[in-house]
Amino acid sequence: MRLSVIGCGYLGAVHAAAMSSLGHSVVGIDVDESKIEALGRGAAPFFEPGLPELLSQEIATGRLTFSSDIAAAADATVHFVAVGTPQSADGLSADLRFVDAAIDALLPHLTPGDVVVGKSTVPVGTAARLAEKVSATGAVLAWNPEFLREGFAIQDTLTPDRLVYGVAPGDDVAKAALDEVYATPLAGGIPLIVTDYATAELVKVAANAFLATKISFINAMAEVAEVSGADVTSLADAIGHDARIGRRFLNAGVGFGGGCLPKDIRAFQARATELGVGDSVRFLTEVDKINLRRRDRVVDLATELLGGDVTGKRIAVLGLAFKPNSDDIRDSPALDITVRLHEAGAAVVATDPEAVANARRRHPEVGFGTTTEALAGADIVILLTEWSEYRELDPTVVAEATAGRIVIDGRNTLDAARWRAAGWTYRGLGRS
Ligand SMILES: NC(=O)C1=CN([C@@H]2O[C@H](COP(=O)(O)OP(=O)(O)OC[C@H]3O[C@@H](n4cnc5c(N)ncnc54)[C@H](O)[C@@H]3O)[C@@H](O)[C@H]2O)C=CC1
Ligand SMILES: O=C(O)[C@H]1O[C@H](OP(=O)(O)OP(=O)(O)OC[C@H]2O[C@@H](n3ccc(=O)[nH]c3=O)[C@H](O)[C@@H]2O)[C@H](O)[C@@H](O)[C@@H]1O
Repeated sequence: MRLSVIGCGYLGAVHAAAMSSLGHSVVGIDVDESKIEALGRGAAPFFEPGLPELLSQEIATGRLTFSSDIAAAADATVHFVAVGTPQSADGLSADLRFVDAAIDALLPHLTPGDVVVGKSTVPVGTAARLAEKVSATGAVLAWNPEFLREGFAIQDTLTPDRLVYGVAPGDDVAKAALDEVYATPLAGGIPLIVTDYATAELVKVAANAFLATKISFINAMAEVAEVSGADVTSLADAIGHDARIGRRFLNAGVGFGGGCLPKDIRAFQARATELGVGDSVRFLTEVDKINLRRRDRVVDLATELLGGDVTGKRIAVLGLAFKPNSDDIRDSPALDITVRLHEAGAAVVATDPEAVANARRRHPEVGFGTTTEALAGADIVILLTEWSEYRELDPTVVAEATAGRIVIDGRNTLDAARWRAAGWTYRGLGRS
């Protein structure tokens, strides 16, 4: 099939390459010419394991091309819209300007029978509104939300836990087209849910809201554990053995960040409020607050462990990305804490295997360096992103580089007993 993917940011670039690897002919389109130039020569504009290799492989087959001209979509029959839906200036609602602009630009290039497939995460009701514009051209609209995780994006796209199609009542054109697009994963037994627009839109935000709630639940337990001498990690293991609860997404620490969970729970509340059911998701305000309080906790703990004042203290920060295997610093708890420690007067040197360049662009005022530079002479070490290389650090070797022997494990990922045995004051979050 001939596909276009409009918006080649994180989601779109991965989707374009993955769809090409399924044998489709794909043109990726973006208004950002530098992104298109990079993608066109097989360079991913962000860090995602396996993506440069997949891009190069697919470009070499001739199936995958990139363009900054929306007219390149004209040859395709299925058009995925994967542009950003960032948080608006109000700090809550989703900004749909890019979705509207992409659809408006695409309309003149649609022909009857084409299928436009929304992949961006949007407030419920958006698809029904856009369907009117699209159907005026004789094309049809479907909504096919995406559940991929950064760091596992290719595997999640090719073998998702489930596929969801939101289609117009009685429309089997879009379903048939999507069945053909996803023929390979469907043949592999991936569950498929075909539903209406509103349900498809809500499935996506409900899934992210649930994941965010799970993380904030365990972080709330961490707060209680901290004042009662309990250990949240053992607690998570114990409740996680109950299959109804499950251990995944129960890692307490500095909380969730990234380009999606935080903005999606806020946009969900904004939309629910517009629909008159704000109270139904009011708990998400608390989920957000618990999450942000974890960042305060690290700043407070560092201050306490450094004798009540961080001014002039050398702080080694390990990790800047919002999670490992990513260079994404969007709403990163690690970067937020780093900046706050810097603003409080600490001499911070922060490091990350992949995210230093992005962090430095955003906050040139903060000190960044290699792991060796970060650790040299540090009074305290604060781990904020659980990259495996940090987990594997030898506390005895680290102690030779640092001035102090205090470590805050913001992700509860280090072997506490090993660090303590090497003479360190070890503090996790929610652990005594
Ligand atoms: N990043 C992720 O892991 C996931 C993201 N999503 C959703 O997918 C959507 C996109 O997210 P990201 O890829 O992270 O955003 P992003 O910000 O990385 O990429 C968006 C891209 O859209 C382009 N764009 C904006 N207006 C355009 C237009 N009129 N025509 C063509 N291109 C245009 C931008 O230049 C940018 O490259 C969001 O709604 C997000 O919530 C959903 C699941 C996973
Ligand atoms: O809509 C999206 O964009 C995506 O958002 C998340 O994916 P992602 O943001 O890539 O990252 P996650 O693995 O979900 O982690 C999110 C944040 O939660 C934190 N987290 C995760 C798990 C946990 O137990 N504890 C915890 O603090 C991570 O460190 C990270 O900051 C969802 O997991 C995806 O299903 C979804 O498609």
